[in-house]
Amino acid sequence: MSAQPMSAESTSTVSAPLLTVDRLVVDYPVTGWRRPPVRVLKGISLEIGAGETLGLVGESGSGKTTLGRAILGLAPVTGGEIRLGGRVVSNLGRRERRALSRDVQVVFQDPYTSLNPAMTVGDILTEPLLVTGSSRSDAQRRVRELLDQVHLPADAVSRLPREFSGGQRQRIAIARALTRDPKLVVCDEPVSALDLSTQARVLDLFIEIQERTGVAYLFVTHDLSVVRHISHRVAVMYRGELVETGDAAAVTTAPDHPYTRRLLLAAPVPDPRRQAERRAERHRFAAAQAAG
Ligand SMILES: Nc1ncnc2c1ncn2[C@@H]1O[C@H](COP(=O)(O)OP(=O)(O)OP(=O)(O)O)[C@@H](O)[C@H]1O
Repeated sequence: MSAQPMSAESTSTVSAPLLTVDRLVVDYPVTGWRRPPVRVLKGISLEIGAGETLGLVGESGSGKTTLGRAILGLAPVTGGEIRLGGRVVSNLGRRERRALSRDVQVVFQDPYTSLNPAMTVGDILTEPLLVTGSSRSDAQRRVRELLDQVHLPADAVSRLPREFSGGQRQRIAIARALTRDPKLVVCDEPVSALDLSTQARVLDLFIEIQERTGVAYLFVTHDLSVVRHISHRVAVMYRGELVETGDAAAVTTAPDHPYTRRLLLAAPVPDPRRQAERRAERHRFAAAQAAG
């Protein structure tokens, strides 16, 4: 796996942010008579620069997917706002949200369910272009370009998703997200359904595409080694709040917040010697926590 260039951190923070999430609150209604809504995001603020990858980690249920959905306009925003290139994009109407989809796209976790099994890869990739007014020949040209970018053969256009492996399907999903040159792609656990060597190749593809196109990623994952590899900066969520944000290398090796340290100590390590060290670190950490 190639390492993410550190220079992007400085460029992204100097330029105006592409995405600003400002004190974002999301409440979900709870079924049942007179039950109050549940607050899932409790005032989240973060920024993503053009061409930057912000890794978003946190335990299950901490609100990572909800934050991604809110940015895509798919979760109800109760308070605060989301701005893209300075324009408020939270709580848009349906038509404006469709326009937003040009700039913000998504790649989901499961490449087996996120592609329409009845459509050929060619149709999956041309559809977003045709519905937004491209001519068929322009759309076909763009699809050839996209397949080349994600390293799939040109004859993939006439095949169905089931004829591809998990990694190849995720390449198709990435190509679909890129059809209209988005500024930001929300990547929701996009490699966690893949085996380790396929994960590495797909992560490298994300990086390669970013270097070529300047797209920014919000990269949601529970895997700290993935986040360390792909991100310029990392934000850590805990129970609906951001508890730590910083440079990827710093947060994933010397975190400030006790929750991030716990997350780091809970991450699996393949080396048995390192496992023993990690166990000892966990005991020391627990003892220090107990001592206050
Ligand atoms: N549509 C919904 N209606 C009600 N509650 C929801 C809805 N979607 C998510 N939640 C709740 O919001 C909280 C955060 O969920 P979310 O999926 O954002 O967490 P997550 O950090 O992405 O978890 P995971 O890593 O398991 O995917 C959870 O308690 C979940 O049950």
